[in-house]
Amino acid sequence: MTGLNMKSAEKLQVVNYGVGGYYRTHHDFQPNTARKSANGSRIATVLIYMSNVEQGGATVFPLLNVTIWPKKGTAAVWYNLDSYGNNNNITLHAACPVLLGSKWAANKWFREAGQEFIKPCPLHKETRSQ
Ligand SMILES: O=C(O)CCC(=O)C(=O)O
Ligand SMILES: [Fe+2]
Repeated sequence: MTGLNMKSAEKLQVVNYGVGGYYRTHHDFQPNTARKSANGSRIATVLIYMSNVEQGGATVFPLLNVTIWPKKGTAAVWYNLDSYGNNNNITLHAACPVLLGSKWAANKWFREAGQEFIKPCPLHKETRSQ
């Protein structure tokens, strides 16, 4: 799906939110103080929606003005780091409270290790691509 190396990825994390369940705004990348953690920081996130939600439960990116409504069998993919490995702060996101129903989702977090040749760091700023 992403073409990224899965060897360094974290185990799939399944989450369930009941009514009122939410996740405050956050970034998925590691704080700079913890960048030396195993396999580096979380380069990308794949968020798989495993259920529909009757009301509420959207994933929102307030700095991008993007709202994603959970739909069973769909997934959202985004890069938490830019091509240089810097934190991409605009990926700030949150899970809005579930108002009615239940939300099942699964997170796959890809780490930096092993992505060097798949997503190489550009040598010059001019050649930067995302
Ligand atoms: O469930 C969501 O919509 C977002 C979950 C999330 O951001 C996370 O688990 O890191
Ligand atoms: Fe997240």
